[in-house]
Amino acid sequence: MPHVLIVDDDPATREALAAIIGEDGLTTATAGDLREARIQLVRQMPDVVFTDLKLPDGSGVDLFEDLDPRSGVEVIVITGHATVESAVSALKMGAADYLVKPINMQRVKAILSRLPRPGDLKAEIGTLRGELRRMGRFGLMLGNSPAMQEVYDQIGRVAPTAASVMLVGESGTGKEVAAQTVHELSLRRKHAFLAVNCGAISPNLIESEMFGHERGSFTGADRQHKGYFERANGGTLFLDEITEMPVELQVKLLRVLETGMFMRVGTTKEIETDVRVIAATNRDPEQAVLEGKLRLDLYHRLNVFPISLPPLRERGKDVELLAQAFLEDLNERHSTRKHFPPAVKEMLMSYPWPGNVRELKNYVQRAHIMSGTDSDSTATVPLQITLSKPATGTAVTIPFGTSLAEADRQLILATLDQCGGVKTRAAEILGISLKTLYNRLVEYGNDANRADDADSTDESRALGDASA
Ligand SMILES: Nc1ncnc2c1ncn2[C@@H]1O[C@H](COP(=O)(O)OP(=O)(O)OP(=O)(O)O)[C@@H](O)[C@H]1O
Repeated sequence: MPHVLIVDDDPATREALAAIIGEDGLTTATAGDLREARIQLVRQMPDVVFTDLKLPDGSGVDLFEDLDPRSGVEVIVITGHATVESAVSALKMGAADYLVKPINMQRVKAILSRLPRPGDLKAEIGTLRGELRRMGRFGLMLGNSPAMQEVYDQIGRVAPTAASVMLVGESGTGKEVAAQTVHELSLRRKHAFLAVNCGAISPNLIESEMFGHERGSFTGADRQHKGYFERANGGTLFLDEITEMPVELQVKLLRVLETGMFMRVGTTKEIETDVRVIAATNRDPEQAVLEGKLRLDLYHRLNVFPISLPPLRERGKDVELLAQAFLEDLNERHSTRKHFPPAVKEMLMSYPWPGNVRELKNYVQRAHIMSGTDSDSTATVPLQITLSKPATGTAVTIPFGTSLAEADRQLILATLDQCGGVKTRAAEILGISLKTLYNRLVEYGNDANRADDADSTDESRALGDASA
């Protein structure tokens, strides 16, 4: 039976917490200060500690010193509104979550329902480490170079906690797979993992996409819409390209992260949500703060646990391992038995991979397709791909009734065609950044692949630069 220790100098808070935790069938002990708490720790080591940060004889975080980090005891800190900053630093020190006073009992219930059964996730992370040694993969992520081992180590540490994560890395380095891995190794994995590309949503729609809207709240809002924060309740929200989110909206995002409350567009009714946010960017976030693209307070709140994804060119032999895995996957799907000729292997290792893992994956796919059906070896497709796409027509006709998103899509793809697939030129004509164009193409799925076929090394490099 899990045992919970409640430490708070306010008897009413202690009683209320003990009552709600008791309802869940857990045993409780209470303490009014650090001294009493330490006595309770000796009497019975709890599975969870709820502790106020401000205690008469010190800070709740002082209790970390009395807990063995390997024991798996979860600490939830309780704080007043004004001291959210200290709750964030408690998260950095290893607290699993925090509650803001007045305590919302629904949130206590949500925390209790997510508590690990003894050793569950830790055992699983241990198994993944074993798999990494044998097969060079960590869950969804392939590669066992020292640079990636460091990433897995950080993921393994942060995944079971409630901390926000900030993923930084060039385009195509695997930020989304890393976010998914964090989700899969967290207690939220039975709930949704939703990925949102902030750079791919039009600035006019992003607020309603995030928080939802009520019917009639703006022209075109013909029915109620649930936003990402509502749909991801209990789960994880991956906010890619966070620096592309309009700054006004970043204020609202910060508020949700601090209070767990938000409002749909067109209402004043607060809705509660319990979502873990993982943000990502391919820019230098501190530079983005200096440029005014990312609010400093939001950056601090998101950057509780930063993880940096190394570019593929710093992963040594992982290039070969990844290429091989992508080829095996294609072989399995198409019932082929292709392998890389030595010339391709050599080329793969000497190329700088500006587009990182995504570019490598696309390359393997091209080499597989180009080799035809008869050969057992992949084609030696050169890595410098030249562009030559004939232009088609000079106008786009968009009928009434077309949604804004679909009109965007048609215009973007037509412009790209018109530019013979040259993304830098298309982005210039459309008046958007190369990165945004690229994000849209990824969102459009097959069309993106078609466009990628026409990609040039220079463009990929420009993209790398844009992301730097
Ligand atoms: N370590 C990895 N193992 C296997 N596949 C990977 C790995 N890293 C990336 N990929 C694959 O590479 C592609 C790009 O990865 P992903 O979308 O996660 O990158 P990203 O950094 O989020 O890109 P962007 O910055 O453009 O959003 C995906 O198809 C993903 O499955």
